Amino acid sequence: MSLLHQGHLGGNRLLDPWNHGSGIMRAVLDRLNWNTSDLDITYVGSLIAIVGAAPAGWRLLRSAWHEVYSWIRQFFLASVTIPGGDPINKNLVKWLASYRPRHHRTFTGRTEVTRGDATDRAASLKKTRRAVQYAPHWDSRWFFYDGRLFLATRDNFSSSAMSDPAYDGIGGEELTISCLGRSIEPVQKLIDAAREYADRQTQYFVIIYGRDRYGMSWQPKMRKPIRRLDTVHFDDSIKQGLLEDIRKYLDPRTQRRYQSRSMPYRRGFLFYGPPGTGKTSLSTALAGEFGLDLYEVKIPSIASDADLEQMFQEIPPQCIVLLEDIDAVWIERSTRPHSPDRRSERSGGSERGGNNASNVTLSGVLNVLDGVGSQEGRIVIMTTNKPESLDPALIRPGRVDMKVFLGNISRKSAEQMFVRMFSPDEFSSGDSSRAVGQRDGGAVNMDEIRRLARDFAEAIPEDVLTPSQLQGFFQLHLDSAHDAANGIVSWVEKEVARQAEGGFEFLENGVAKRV
Ligand SMILES: Nc1ncnc2c1ncn2[C@@H]1O[C@H](COP(=O)(O)OP(=O)(O)OP(=O)(O)O)[C@@H](O)[C@H]1O
Repeated sequence: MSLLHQGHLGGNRLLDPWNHGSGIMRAVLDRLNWNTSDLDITYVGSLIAIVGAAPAGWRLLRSAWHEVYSWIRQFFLASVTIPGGDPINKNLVKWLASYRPRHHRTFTGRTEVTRGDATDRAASLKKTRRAVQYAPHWDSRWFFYDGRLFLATRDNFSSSAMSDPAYDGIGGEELTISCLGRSIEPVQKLIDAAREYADRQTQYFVIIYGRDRYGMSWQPKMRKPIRRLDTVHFDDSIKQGLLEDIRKYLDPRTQRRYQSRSMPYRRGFLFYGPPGTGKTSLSTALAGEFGLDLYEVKIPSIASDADLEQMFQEIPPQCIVLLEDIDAVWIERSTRPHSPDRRSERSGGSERGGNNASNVTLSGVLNVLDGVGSQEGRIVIMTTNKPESLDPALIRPGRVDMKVFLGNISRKSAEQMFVRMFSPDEFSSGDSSRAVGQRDGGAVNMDEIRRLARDFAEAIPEDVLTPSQLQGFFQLHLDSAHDAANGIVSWVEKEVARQAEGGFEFLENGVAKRV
């Protein structure tokens, strides 16, 4: 009978509710040692119904929470929203990442654009391959700061951030910081803390701002380690005078004096001299020395006076503005747009050649230097290789308060440069009285370095070679101070002869040719 019964069951497996897709459940329950024959089918049905309804319930709960949250936000939270592209956005995201770091399980991954990761072996093997950068990903975060509860939420990723070539993967989404209470003061304090944190992070760097690729806005273009002023070699007394002048200008008492006497509070400098003598390097070193950001304006690449004016209006007051190649401005005093044939007639412009031609006029530059758009408190540095072609109006006192000539290298500067090149790296460990040269048998005493530097300087003709030429020579001999001192005489002979011949040297089938 029992066999019959079993056979009966076997023949009606389709009628058995356990067979309707429930084999797996049965197996699971069997494993859990549940007696499946004790289970009530209605109980299982309710269980399935509950599980099926769970997502809908979850959605309901979520929308209820959103409703409640928007009420809380409206009545109990004070908040500040920061757009994705704003620099404070990045400051806050970095600060949040460093403030009580937590274990994250979700990250965004993107190809590193800022610096290579030395730990990525594959990337270091193939030099052009960039490492992947992983940043914690979050949409909302509760945290305590200064005894208060805050909520940070991120939303609406700004597509412009992604298309920005300088975007480093941090920030970019609209960020809202909220705090319990009716005042935004705690949020403002938190934002200040994030900015201070960002300032501390960048204190060893000069931030160089440039126009974005569409010329629409200023963007941090580069973060350069601060270059010490003693690494830019030129006349020491001029250097000291320049430093003193800027120090005095930035003193708050000077600002008050200027204002009380109704004088425009700004300072202008002209750095002039042959290419490769340190005009740009000096400007960045000064920005580092005085903790100022540097805004780079390349005159030849600006389309019109209106663009120049717009750029100046967006530059903050306390900074250095570097107007490079100022000789490229159109000397004719006109603000009208130029037609192509008129441009070719421009005085001085033809002499400068078409490549360096700019649509920016002299009056356009004068307007931004001291017109309505000029900001109080700026330092404007103009650089040129051709001071003789500058209009006197551009460099009159008030627009240019100090002219600094950066010329070819003197013997004294060459000696200083030699000592700097072979002195021990101050960040490397070891005996600082000994300079390391890999091919000098390990280390060279500083007294020896100074002696070699004096011999080296003897071989340098006074004011003939540029500092950048000499830097090129050092790059070939960084491994050995002795090699550098021994090789300088023949190198100088070749350089001077090459300079006398002029033109441009190139290699064809391994043979040097000149055009
Ligand atoms: N006076 C100097 N002291 C130390 N290094 C210098 C000096 N002048 C130039 N150099 C080196 O030469 C290179 C070019 O310098 P830089 O761009 O500052 O020259 P520049 O005068 O601005 O040239 P250009 O007129 O072509 O723009 C840099 O790497 C810099 O380190």
